[in-house]
Amino acid sequence: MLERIASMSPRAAGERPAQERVAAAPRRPLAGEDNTRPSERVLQLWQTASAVCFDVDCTVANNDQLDLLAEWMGVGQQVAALTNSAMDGSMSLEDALERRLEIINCTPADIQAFLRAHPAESRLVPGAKELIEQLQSRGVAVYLISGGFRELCLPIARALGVPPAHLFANRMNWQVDDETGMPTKLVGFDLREPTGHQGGKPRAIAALRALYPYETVVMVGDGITDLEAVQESGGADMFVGFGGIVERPVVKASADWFVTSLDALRDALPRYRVAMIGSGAWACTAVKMIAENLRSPEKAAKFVREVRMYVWEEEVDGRKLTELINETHENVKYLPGVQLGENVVACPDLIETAKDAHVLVFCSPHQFIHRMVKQLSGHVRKDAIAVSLTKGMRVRPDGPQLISEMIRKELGLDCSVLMGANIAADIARGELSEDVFDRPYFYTQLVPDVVGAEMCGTLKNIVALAAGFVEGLGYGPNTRAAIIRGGLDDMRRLAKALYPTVRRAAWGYCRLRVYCILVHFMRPALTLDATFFESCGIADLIATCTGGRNRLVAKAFVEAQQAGQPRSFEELEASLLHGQKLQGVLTSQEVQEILRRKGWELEYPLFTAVNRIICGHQPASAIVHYKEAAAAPVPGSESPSQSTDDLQRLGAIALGGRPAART
Ligand SMILES: NC(=O)C1=CN([C@@H]2O[C@H](COP(=O)(O)OP(=O)(O)OC[C@H]3O[C@@H](n4cnc5c(N)ncnc54)[C@H](O)[C@@H]3O)[C@@H](O)[C@H]2O)C=CC1
Ligand SMILES: O=C(CO)COP(=O)(O)O
Repeated sequence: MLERIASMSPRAAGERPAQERVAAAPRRPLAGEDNTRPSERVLQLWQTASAVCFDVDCTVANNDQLDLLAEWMGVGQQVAALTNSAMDGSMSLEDALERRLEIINCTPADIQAFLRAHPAESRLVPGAKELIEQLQSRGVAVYLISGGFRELCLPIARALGVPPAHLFANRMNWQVDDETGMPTKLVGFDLREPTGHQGGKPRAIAALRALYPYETVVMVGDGITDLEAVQESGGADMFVGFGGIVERPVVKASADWFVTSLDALRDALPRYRVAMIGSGAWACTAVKMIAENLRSPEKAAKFVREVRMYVWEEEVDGRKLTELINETHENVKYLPGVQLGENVVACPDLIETAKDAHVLVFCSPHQFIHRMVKQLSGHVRKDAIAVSLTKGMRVRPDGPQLISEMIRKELGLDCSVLMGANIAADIARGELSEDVFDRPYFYTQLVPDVVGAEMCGTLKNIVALAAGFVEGLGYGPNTRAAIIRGGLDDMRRLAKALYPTVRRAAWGYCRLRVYCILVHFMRPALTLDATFFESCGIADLIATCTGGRNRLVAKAFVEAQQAGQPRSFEELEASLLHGQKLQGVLTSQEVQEILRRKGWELEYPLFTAVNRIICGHQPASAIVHYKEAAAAPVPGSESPSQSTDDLQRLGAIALGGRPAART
């Protein structure tokens, strides 16, 4: 990019059609008006800037580097006078640069020695590095635009974490020794760079805007050439004058906002709010991790400390659950004995919880999500992002809908999912797990296959029921392993059959972070099978089949039958899970409906056999011969298919005895 701009003559650069401004500029301050406090409009532009351009000398570097070089060369006083003339506008930039270089008259070796003697880190303005880091971490593009020299600015850019391609500055011209081919003598500077001329900074910004669709560009600087950035068409939308090193009256009077500390700019950056939609065992575990993160000093500048959590209100020991959580910082019903953190605020109002949040984390049992999402429609920030931790799907007449798809469609939000081997209670106690939110006991890894990961999280709940049946029947590890393998095979094939886009995604599996499983729809760069070998695949399957609630309840279901005292899933859910929700039975019902409609029941024998058992058409012992069980005719039906009545009955069980109406 820099090369493209550098190769344009100043005139040509100026002639490029400037991108039409999208952001309306703030009203320029009137004479005598206090511009040291940002107006609402100024603050809004600052908080939504897509690119911020900083001057270098006396803005992010605590001196004028050419002056410092001149001092090093013993000609400081003469050069400083010329610098001030250029900054105040009493001498043209080109002339001032030309004359200063003539006086300095250094060699490449002088520059090397100067840079060694004045390391860039020691020349940064306090707060510059932190401000730039914060901007970059929010996705704001940061540029340095200097009327000084690239040779001197590059080390500053490096120290600030600004890539060389984001630095606009002048280049020195060197006379080259004919014998050695090495530069020897300074002979002026390259006039093709826009920054070497009056009006160069707005021209550089206009060139950037022609390349990138930046909506709002802010210029920050101490000098008159920085102020010019908002005075020419195609330049910046707003100018922040910086007087922390040198205060120039003209600049101070005309700036949209005048600051004497870069920390003031950092403090005014937006801080993101996180909200948790859900308050069960996993939701509370996740909110505990999020709250720990938001209390840490590194996150303080970027996030609001408080995390609101939507709680489905109910009474516990005669008290409202939200009141209990806000008093004790513990969810005594769903995650007893675990402190969530004083910055978690339980809220019984769904819309109130979500309305200001920039990050919405969905973690309710899947049967409640659609109603909640419908209720939230039109009440969430348009620029919010969503992360779904919910495992499950919804079945509509036209096919399945994953929770992430539902959130994307109904709320118009970008939605990632977080799936993995996460038994809530283990993680809440701080045990190691291959998953989320950056805690020392919780590792996450990015996988660019949202659908594959979400299908894993959904379908493994059915396999966990099979594992529970086998355990209840008293079979050992060999049989359990065989069932898990058969289940994995059904999971993998069904995910591919339902989502061909996932199947097409191939080649070049990329690990974006060493620890992550936070899955994002970035680009189809992952084979589906690779997803099944991640934590969201095989690891979650093993964790659920050995330590999960589905397995626990299914085991108890078989044991009760064998003891001659059969109990329904509904009874067992209530007595064993104390309000927590079993997801596998409803998921089996939903998946079976899809298989039945598509005529695929025999192709997914483990899923079908599990469904036959929970509907009472096959004994639990049939699970070890699941292929035969899937093929056996269903009593009262001509085909081996499940009847709709069965499915509705199961839905009623999974929804806690109410009719299986799906919202
Ligand atoms: N518990 C675990 O170890 C893990 C759970 N998950 C998934 O996370 C999701 C949420 O599970 P948990 O947090 O464990 O919940 P949970 O099963 O522990 O708790 C049930 C939750 O549903 C709420 N609720 C009850 N009736 C409701 C209604 N009518 N409307 C709205 N909410 C209602 C309860 O207040 C409670 O917060 C599920 O999809 C689950 O599969 C994922 C990983 C681990
Ligand atoms: O999803 C889970 C583990 O990752 C929890 O599974 P259960 O709902 O079977 O407990």
